[in-house]
Amino acid sequence: MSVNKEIKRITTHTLQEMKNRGEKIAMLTAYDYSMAAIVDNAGMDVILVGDSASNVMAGHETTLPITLDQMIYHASSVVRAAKRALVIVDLPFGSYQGNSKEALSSAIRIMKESGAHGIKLEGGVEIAESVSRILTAGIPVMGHLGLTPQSIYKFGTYTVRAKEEAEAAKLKEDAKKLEELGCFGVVLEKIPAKLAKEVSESLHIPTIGIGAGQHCDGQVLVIHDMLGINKGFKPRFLRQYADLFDVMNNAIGNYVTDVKAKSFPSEKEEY
Ligand SMILES: Nc1nc(=O)c2c([nH]1)NC[C@@H]1CN(c3ccc(C(=O)N[C@@H](CCC(=O)O)C(=O)O)cc3)CN21
Ligand SMILES: CC(C)C(=O)C(=O)O
Ligand SMILES: [Mg+2]
Repeated sequence: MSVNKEIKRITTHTLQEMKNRGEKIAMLTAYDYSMAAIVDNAGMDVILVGDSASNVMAGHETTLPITLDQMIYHASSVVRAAKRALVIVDLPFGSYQGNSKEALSSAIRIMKESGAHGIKLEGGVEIAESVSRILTAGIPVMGHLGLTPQSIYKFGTYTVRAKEEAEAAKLKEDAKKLEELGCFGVVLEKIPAKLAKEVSESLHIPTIGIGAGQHCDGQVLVIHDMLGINKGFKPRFLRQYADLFDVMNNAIGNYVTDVKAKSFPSEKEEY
């Protein structure tokens, strides 16, 4: 590996400086050590240990089942691999909605037990008290607005959000509030590009988009989607950079064939 040990860690301040000078922020998910090592080595600014682990790691239909303990396991693995990237961890469903004290103790567990650099949670003004309390403890917080998958059963679909004026106005208020509270950034998921542009221009802190157009200050994707491992998932916002399902399927199929044909192992591969 060509990792330079002298390399400087990205911080939340680095992200703010990037926005100030108009440099886009690259963010991608990872959930385990080996994948995170590749992501970090490739020059990622931010690694998100997303609760999408519930989908792509555990095979659940939604992000709701994943637990705080499971998020900490994924996060600690990623932290051991990330030499340069800032590592942010999703607070999972049920670990912060109860009250601000519970939210703080969940955030503290993530910071203490995984070594991550900050947390992300879904919601706006409703969770202001929790955001504030976590920030008071010195933990960097990232917001997440628009399509918030932990509320999927409230909305019923994964369609684009804030198309109507009332919902757009609420999202702008929420974004302002998160900035005022002291969040270092906010994810905007599946909202019209025009709205994301307005929010990105009116906020001082960086916005990171997923399905929110090119005017966000950065972009985020789920790694299994962009590498083509998660084959069935092809929403319009996704750009697929590889076909790893096919690459891996071929390699594994060849191994099966070789074992059956008794061509593996060969004499060169035995003792
Ligand atoms: N693998 C994966 N990728 C993600 O981007 C992701 C997760 N999991 N889990 C948590 C959330 C859920 N996310 C989602 C889920 C669905 C769509 C989506 O566009 N789904 C449909 C369209 C649904 C509709 O329009 O009703 C699609 O086109 O596949 C987008 C983001 C984003 N996050
Ligand atoms: C899609 C991103 C923003 C996320 O929250 C996740 O991966 O869980
Ligand atoms: Mg998430």
